[in-house]
Amino acid sequence: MSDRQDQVREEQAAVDLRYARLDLLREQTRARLARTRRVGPSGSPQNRSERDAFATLYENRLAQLEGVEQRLCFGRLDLVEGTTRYIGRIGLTDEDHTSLLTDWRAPAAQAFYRATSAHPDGVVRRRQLVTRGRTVTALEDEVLDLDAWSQEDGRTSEVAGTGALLASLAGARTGRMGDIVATIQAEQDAVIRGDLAGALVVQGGPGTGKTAVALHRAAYLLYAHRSTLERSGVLVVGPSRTFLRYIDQVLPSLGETGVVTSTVAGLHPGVVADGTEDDATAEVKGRAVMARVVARAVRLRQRVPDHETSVRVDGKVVVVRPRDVVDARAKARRTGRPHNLARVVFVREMLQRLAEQYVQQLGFAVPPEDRAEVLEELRTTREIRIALNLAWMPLTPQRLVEDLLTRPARLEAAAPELSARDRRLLLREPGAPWTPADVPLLDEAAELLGEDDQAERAQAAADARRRQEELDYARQVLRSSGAGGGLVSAEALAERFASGGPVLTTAERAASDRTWTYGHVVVDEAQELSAMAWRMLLRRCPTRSMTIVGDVAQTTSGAGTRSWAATLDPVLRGSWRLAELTVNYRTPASVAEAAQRVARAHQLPASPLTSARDVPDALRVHHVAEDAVEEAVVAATHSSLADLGLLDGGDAEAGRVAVVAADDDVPRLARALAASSVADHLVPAGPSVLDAHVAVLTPRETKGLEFDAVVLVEPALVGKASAADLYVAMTRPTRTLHVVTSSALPAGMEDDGS
Ligand SMILES: Nc1ncnc2c1ncn2[C@@H]1O[C@H](COP(=O)(O)OP(=O)(O)OP(=O)(O)O)[C@@H](O)[C@H]1O
Repeated sequence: MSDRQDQVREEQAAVDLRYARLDLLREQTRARLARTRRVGPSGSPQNRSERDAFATLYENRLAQLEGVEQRLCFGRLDLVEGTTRYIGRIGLTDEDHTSLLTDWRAPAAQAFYRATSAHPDGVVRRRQLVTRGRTVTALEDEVLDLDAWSQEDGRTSEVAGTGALLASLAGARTGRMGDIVATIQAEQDAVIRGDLAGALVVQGGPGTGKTAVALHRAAYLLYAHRSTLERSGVLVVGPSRTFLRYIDQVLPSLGETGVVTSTVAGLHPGVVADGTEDDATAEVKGRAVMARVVARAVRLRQRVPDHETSVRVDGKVVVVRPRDVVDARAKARRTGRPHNLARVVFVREMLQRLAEQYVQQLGFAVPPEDRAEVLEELRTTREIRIALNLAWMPLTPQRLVEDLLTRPARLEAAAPELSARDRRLLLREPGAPWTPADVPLLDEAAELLGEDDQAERAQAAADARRRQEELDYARQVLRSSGAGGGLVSAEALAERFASGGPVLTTAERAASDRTWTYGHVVVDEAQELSAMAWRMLLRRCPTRSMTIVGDVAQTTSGAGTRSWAATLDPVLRGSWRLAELTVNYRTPASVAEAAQRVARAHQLPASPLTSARDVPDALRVHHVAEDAVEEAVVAATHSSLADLGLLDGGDAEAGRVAVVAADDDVPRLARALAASSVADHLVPAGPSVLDAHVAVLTPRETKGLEFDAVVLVEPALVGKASAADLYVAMTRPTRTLHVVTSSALPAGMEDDGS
């Protein structure tokens, strides 16, 4: 038997041992969960909530243990001192607490990603274990310290290391992003393990792993700062619901299930923003000046009447005078409280003044205890209520923004700094559905209006007292049960013990609370965010602990950014740091180079990019007559499916093709494909377009996604609408870019003659 086979066998035994431990832990957790559930709905409220808390704890632990099945153990370090260390998705120890597997996020695993021959960091050999299911199929060795290696072991070994990376890059796509935990590269690792504090901006060209890095960083931060982040939660913001589906398996595969993912539009609970609007309108709504416009709209709802209103109450006449409204309004505004809360002060002040008028007409002094009665009488008089409401109306955010955007006079008064054209763009039909760009306006309004939360505040004080008691109790429980396992803190357990109400996880509570502030926020495709969207996000992250990833050359929204400094300096006051990723892992070099040429020709601020690999014949240009475009698109799609081995039988899960065309062409092409030989491949096998082998998409819908092959239709038309759209579309394929064109190619995208 060869030396290599011996080594594979040795590693198989090591991997088997770790899976056996995983199986045992799963079994034990399942048994504990079943025991906890069997207790049934009896006992005191304290007992019940304790049982629910443990059930949640075991459910989370089980989800974690089940999420890490694939490539549980993927690496091994041989260290100078003669010991070995296995690296994997989670940490495992045996019964005696001896380490079996080091969590990839632990400091002891860092050398696996960072050590180089120049800086071996105590590592003699780094080994990648390539596995399929639970079977070790190959080993990839990198000897980092040749001196130490030859002294210690005379065996020969293949010095490789990039094989596992290249194999993972070449694999067919499934419509879901995978993790990169086994092959994180050094420049990516530095970003992933960067400090929690402050805002870290990661700029990088297409395919440099920004999304992957951002998600691995979320998992890393949860591991390294669990006690902080477990209670406050981590939020991941992505550009669309399709994108969120695309990434939804990455964090669970890294053993993290409690992260909230959302679009910006989804962050305002209770608002469904499924309306659409053109880019020009969204651009105006996203401008920073809209914060002033909304603030002015609120102030304009605190109005001084232009005449007096006399009201008869019990035979006396009280007068709502403009002068009193001016004084009461000034007093209410001086509190600095939001509109609906300051209104309480306004109303109280006005009622006092009206009571004064009333009492004076009685002709005798009213004792203080009777004065309350007078105030109540006045407060409940309909005409007075109407007069006070007209002066200071309680408002919901929806009402304020709806009024602002449907009434030209109100808009003109609130937005004098906008041009007549911009104001026209903002106007909408009454009752029209909310759009994504409306949501930051609603959120701004909610902030300025506030809610009348007196009852809630009293409840919060009572809750705080009770929580302290529960916290003490939870500490005792953790001490006596040893159940924490690093996954849950006493504080988190206490939260779950809190009686009254279902047992909600941090993620569930955070997602349903507009005013929740997260411990860390990850923003992907951040270049698309408008100034108003940034304000909304920053309200949810007062600590400014953020990971912001994006590419200013891919900005397609009119409200987005072309310069991080221009966008972030005003909102983060200069306190952010920049990291750059420079290696493209997605697109074959020849396609990436064509995309870079196009970007330069269109003056996009494209980052320098080196490609990790090339694929022969990756860029294929098809010049056709205008009336032959559809046929050529079908043929290119057909050939892509054939290349992926999806035509015969065609039931393989993996393999994704996108047909990308200008917005107006998409319906026509979808029809042509539906009537062609590839029709069966257009039908999604699941709830998302990503579940079909072939998807027909606009360039914007492909944002952040990737496909094995892309059929790009009429690039000149795509580029005319937006050069960034063209750049995005060109950089989506992992293998082949078919370009179907009936006119001259856009500048930079030279025909390679094929
Ligand atoms: N270290 C790595 N090992 C294996 N695959 C990697 C690695 N880094 C990135 N990739 C892969 O490269 C592809 C592109 O990554 P990702 O989508 O994160 O890039 P991006 O920078 O966000 O791209 P874009 O800006 O175009 O959206 C993904 O398939 C990802 O899994």
